[in-house]
Amino acid sequence: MRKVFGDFELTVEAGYFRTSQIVVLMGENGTGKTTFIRLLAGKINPDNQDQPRLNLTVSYKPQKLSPKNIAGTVRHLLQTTILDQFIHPHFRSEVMKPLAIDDLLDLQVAQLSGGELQRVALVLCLGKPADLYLIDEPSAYLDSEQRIHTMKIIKRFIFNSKASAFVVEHDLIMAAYLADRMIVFEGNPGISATARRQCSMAEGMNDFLRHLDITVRRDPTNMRPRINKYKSSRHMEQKKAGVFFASQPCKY
Ligand SMILES: Nc1ncnc2c1ncn2[C@@H]1O[C@H](COP(=O)(O)OP(=O)(O)OP(=O)(O)O)[C@@H](O)[C@H]1O
Repeated sequence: MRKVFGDFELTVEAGYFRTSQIVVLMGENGTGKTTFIRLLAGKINPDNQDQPRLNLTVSYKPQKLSPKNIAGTVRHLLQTTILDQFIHPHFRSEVMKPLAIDDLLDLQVAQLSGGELQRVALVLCLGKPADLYLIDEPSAYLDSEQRIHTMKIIKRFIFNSKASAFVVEHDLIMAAYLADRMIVFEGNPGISATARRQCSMAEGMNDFLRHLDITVRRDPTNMRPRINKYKSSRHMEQKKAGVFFASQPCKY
C-alpha cells in the first residue's frame, strides 16, 4: 500500500494479523504511523486504489481529540453513542471502572483535561463493537500509573473480545507490554518511510532501538524493561552482541 501526502510518501509492506492480537506501531515522529492508522480506518484512501478493502468493522480512536464542539456531559455522550456497553455490567467492570469514568460522568465534555478526555475517548473506542480497534497514542496525557492501567485494560479487552488491535505507542515500556506483534516504521521523517512487515515484539524492539542506539535490559526482579545508560558498560556489551532489547534478564 502507498500514500503520498504533500512531500511525504508512505509505503506499507504486506502483512497479516490475527484475532486476540495487538500489533504495536513504532517509529520516529513523522514516519507515518497516524497516516497508516487512518488508512486502515478508511479516513483516507491509499494511492493504489486496487488494494483489497478490509471487510471488517473498525473502531478508531484518533490521536488528536477535539472536544470543543461536543455539547453536554460525559454521561450524555456515552449514553448517546455506546448505550449498550454503557449499561453492560461486564464493560462497566472491565473498562469503565478501571478508567474511573464514573468520576467524570457529570462533567462537561468540552471542559475535560487532556487525561480525562483520553480516558473517555478510549471508552468510546472500546465501547463500539468492532473486529479491529485502531488506537492512536492511548497513553498521551496520562500519568505513569494511568498508563499501566490503560494498557492492562486494552490488553485484556482485545484478548477477551477476540478482536484485533493496531496501537500507536511511543512509550517503550508500554509498547513492550502491549505488543503481541510489532510494525516498525523506518525512513526519513516527513519525507519518505516504510512500514515494515510485522514481526515479533522482540525483533521489532531490537530494530527500532538499534536505529536510535538505545539498549534496554530486563530488571531481574520484575522483568520490567530498563533503558541502559548511554555508553555504560552494559550498553556497550549489549550493543556489541546486537541485543538492543533484552527479552531475558539472565545474560544482561
Ligand atoms: N493531511 C496531510 N496533508 C499533508 N501532509 C500530511 C497530512 N497528514 C500528515 N502529513 C504528513 O505526513 C507525514 C507523516 O505524518 P504522521 O502523522 O502520519 O506521522 P507519525 O509517525 O504518526 O508522527 P507522530 O509520531 O509525530 O504522530 C508528516 O510529514 C506529515 O506532515
